[in-house]
Amino acid sequence: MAAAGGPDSRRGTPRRRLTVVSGPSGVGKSSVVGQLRKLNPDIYFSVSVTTRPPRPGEVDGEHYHFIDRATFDRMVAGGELLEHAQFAGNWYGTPRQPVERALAEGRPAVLEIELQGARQVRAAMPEACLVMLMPPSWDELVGRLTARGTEQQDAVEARLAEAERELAAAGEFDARVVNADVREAAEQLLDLMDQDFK
Ligand SMILES: Nc1ncnc2c1ncn2[C@@H]1O[C@H](COP(=O)(O)OP(=O)(O)OP(=O)(O)O)[C@@H](O)[C@H]1O
Ligand SMILES: Nc1nc2c(ncn2[C@@H]2O[C@H](COP(=O)(O)O)[C@@H](O)[C@H]2O)c(=O)[nH]1
Repeated sequence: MAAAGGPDSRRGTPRRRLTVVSGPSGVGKSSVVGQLRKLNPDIYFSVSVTTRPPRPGEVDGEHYHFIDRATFDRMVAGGELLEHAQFAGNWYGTPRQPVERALAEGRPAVLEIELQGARQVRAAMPEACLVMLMPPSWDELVGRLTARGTEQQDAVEARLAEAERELAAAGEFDARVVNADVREAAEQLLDLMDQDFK
């Protein structure tokens, strides 16, 4: 017999839906989404395009599609991006087609994007579930971003300025998850994906 709410609503196989994971830079979005990927390989995880140069260890097509500004502008003009935004000096966007294909196939999909993009998804797809990942404290956020060591000090400061704006918008989200522990935060995300609250 199917679980209450339909055959795809049991734990481990979330409902067909789009989930947006947002939150300040350094809060741990990639870490938590990476854990979510291990917990449920059936979920589609969007690979964004960006004009940001790759960090050491980042793989083109896996962490991002690294593209130049002219290509990015062409994609925007061609309507190829579900949402896009400039963040701390670089451009980012979600390729539309793979997300729409995954949802049409009944696969749940996850986007890991910043606040402006989350707002665009909210406007375009009101049924999407928007989750903000929160740091346990401001000092912990600063510590994580600094200790990651991927940005120069001026870029860290630009990201922290954005972080203040992002945290101030937490009330716009359907749910907030505090990332004190990566595994626990991923479990909470999976629980949210399994709820039918819209
Ligand atoms: N729960 C946690 N406890 C301690 N450290 C964590 C936790 N989650 C993530 N981190 C660490 O914090 C740093 C930032 O994490 P991560 O890169 O996943 O953040 P992010 O939100 O994806 O950042 P960005 O938006 O800049 O890409 C990393 O060094 C990561 O290992
Ligand atoms: N609006 C979008 N934001 C995105 C997208 N892909 C990533 N991001 C967010 O940008 C910042 C910075 O990322 P980083 O990899 O340079 O640290 C972070 O908040 C990401 O979540 C996207 O497609 N659209």
